[in-house]
Amino acid sequence: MAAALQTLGGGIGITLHWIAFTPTIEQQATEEQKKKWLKLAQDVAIVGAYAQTEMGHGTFVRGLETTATYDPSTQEFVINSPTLTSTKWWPGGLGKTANHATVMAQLYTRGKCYGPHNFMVQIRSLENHQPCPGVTLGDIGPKMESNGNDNGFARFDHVRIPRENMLMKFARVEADGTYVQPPSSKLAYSNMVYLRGTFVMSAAQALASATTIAVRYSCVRRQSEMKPGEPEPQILEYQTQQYKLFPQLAAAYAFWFASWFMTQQHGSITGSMEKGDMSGLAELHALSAGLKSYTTAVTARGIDVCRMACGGHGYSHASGLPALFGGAAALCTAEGENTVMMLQTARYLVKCFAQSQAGKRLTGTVAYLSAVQPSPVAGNRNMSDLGTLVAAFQHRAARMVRHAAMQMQGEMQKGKAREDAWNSCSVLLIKAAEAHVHSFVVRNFAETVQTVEVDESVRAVLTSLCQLYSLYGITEHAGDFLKDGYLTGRDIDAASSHLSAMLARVRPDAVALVDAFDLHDKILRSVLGRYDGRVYEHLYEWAKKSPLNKSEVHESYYKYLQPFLKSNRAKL
Ligand SMILES: CCCCC/C=C\C/C=C\C/C=C\C/C=C\C/C=C/C(=O)SCCNC(=O)CCNC(=O)[C@H](O)C(C)(C)COP(=O)(O)OP(=O)(O)OC[C@H]1O[C@@H](n2cnc3c(N)ncnc32)[C@H](O)[C@@H]1OP(=O)(O)O
Ligand SMILES: Cc1cc2nc3c(=O)[nH]c(=O)nc-3n(C[C@H](O)[C@H](O)[C@H](O)COP(=O)(O)OP(=O)(O)OC[C@H]3O[C@@H](n4cnc5c(N)ncnc54)[C@H](O)[C@@H]3O)c2cc1C
Repeated sequence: MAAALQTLGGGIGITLHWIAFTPTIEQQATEEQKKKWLKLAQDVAIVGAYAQTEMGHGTFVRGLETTATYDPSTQEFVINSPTLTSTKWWPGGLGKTANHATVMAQLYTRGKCYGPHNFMVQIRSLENHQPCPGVTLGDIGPKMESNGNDNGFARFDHVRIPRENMLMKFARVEADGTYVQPPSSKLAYSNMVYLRGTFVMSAAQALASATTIAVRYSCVRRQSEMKPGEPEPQILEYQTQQYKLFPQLAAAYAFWFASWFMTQQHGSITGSMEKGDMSGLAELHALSAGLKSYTTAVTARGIDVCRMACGGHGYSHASGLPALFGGAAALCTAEGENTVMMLQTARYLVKCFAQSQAGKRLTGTVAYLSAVQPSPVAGNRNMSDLGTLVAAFQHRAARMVRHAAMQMQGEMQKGKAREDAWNSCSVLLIKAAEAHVHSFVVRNFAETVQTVEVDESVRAVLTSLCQLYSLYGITEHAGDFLKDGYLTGRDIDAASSHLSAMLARVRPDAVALVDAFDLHDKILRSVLGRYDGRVYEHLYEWAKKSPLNKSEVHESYYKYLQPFLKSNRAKL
């Protein structure tokens, strides 16, 4: 993934060719269509963009305005941008790099609209890279980060494409214009589910990068006096520095393991779907949407914690942390804005809760919802036992899902329409969904450290990291656990003191734990996080290369400062 994020140089980028365009062909094209386009894409004989989002719509896919109208007389689709807001806007590579795009458009045939479907459209000449007739292209301008990627815009003025350019693995339009229904209308969204799943690994890698940089730098940086007269300590000796960095380090491992589960689930469920069994699709969508939302949000916040923990040098681009933050911030919006994605997970949880209330035994990642007892059993819990910690997170999530669902039922009993009841409970629903995903991440972390094939000494360190991650979550969200008495104040105090012990326990292994991510300096692109630790010499070399240092006296002196100084001195 990191390699795919490397751009080919300023101003162009083929990230989306690899992570969105090519997978869309793999997942949505027929075997015939794959023969025509897949190898071209895999060999980069064509370069593609995934053109779905428009200036006026990103989240609400059913609201997209681009149209694909079937003309049976020529057996072609006519792709058109009817309004300014229908302009495709944001797709990576669309501005200057791609010569093809999968375009998501409202399909019309025989005067009826069948909703959003994907169409293969050539947008630039393969001879001279000029836009094809009827296609207007451009870059959307500078962004917060990743300005090496030409996120672009595209407008289509009645561009004609052959019928065979509709990606027809699931839905089809026959030559006479007959529409053939897919097994599920949401299969057109399958590429988004796949990409959200890969974002979990992107988040893990980003947080692994940030913690590698910050932990290594915190061993190089010495500052202040812990005891009068003693040498300045490594800043990683301060408990506050450990409290900032080690929960992020633990989260990086937790998300890395969660991405393993996500990849395995995606493979197995899509494998079943290939055989016509769609039963896993809803769980896959809910899990990928929730994990994407949760891991990218925690990662973006965590990278900024790492940046701040590195002081002024963390704020310099020499650290690599501002760029990482900008990239991770993009992951919170791209591929489904986080709030909307977490609401999709909440929608699934409410549905599962109702099924459980009706006596259905739940399975998969929501099985705990029917197994967890509503009545809290207060008492002195062993807050260092992973089973106890997992059970606490599951109880919290089950309680919050139940509370949100019952609130919604109450609103509807007062006469509110379901949609209004949903909206008036959506903050509760989001928090419940976040608690659900958090409990999944904790459970998966615990199960992984207990089963992964490693040396027992490594298992001991990973177990401490899992305890640290869980205890940090409990102390940060203590109110959720105290609310129904499931945990007592004494339990929370025990969790806090055990967390402090875990910080000290992880300290000796901190550098080994980040080295284990095996992120080469060329990937980290950070003077502070260099493997050899030679920060200061390279910081000086890095600064000297700043464009401002090309001349001793910058031209701006002669243009602005000199006359300004002169006129001020003349007034003295
Ligand atoms: C290594 C370090 C990396 C660090 C980062 C460094 C650099 C990166 C920097 C820059 C790069 C950043 C990003 C680049 C990567 C990717 C580029 C981004 C690409 C894109 O953004 S592509 C466009 C993405 N757009 C979206 O995701 C749109 C989101 N909206 C939707 O998916 C849908 O509109 C919706 C929100 C799900 C609603 O759909 P709708 O049809 O209205 O359905 P509902 O009415 O809400 O529900 C009906 C029903 O359907 C079920 N459902 C919905 N979606 C799915 C699905 N996908 N699969 C299965 N089922 C689905 C839903 O659950 C409901 O079911 P019910 O049973 O409850 O009825
Ligand atoms: C770096 C980057 C790369 C991208 N690459 C691509 C790409 O390659 N291809 C592509 O097609 N798109 C791409 N996108 C676009 C991306 O998919 C959209 O930005 C994203 O889907 C969000 O849609 P939007 O921007 O229209 O925001 P909106 O949907 O307008 O959301 C704005 C706000 O409204 C809130 N909101 C919207 N709907 C609801 C709701 N139902 N309930 C509660 N709150 C709601 C959201 O939570 C959000 O806070 C990219 C975006 C970025 C930032």
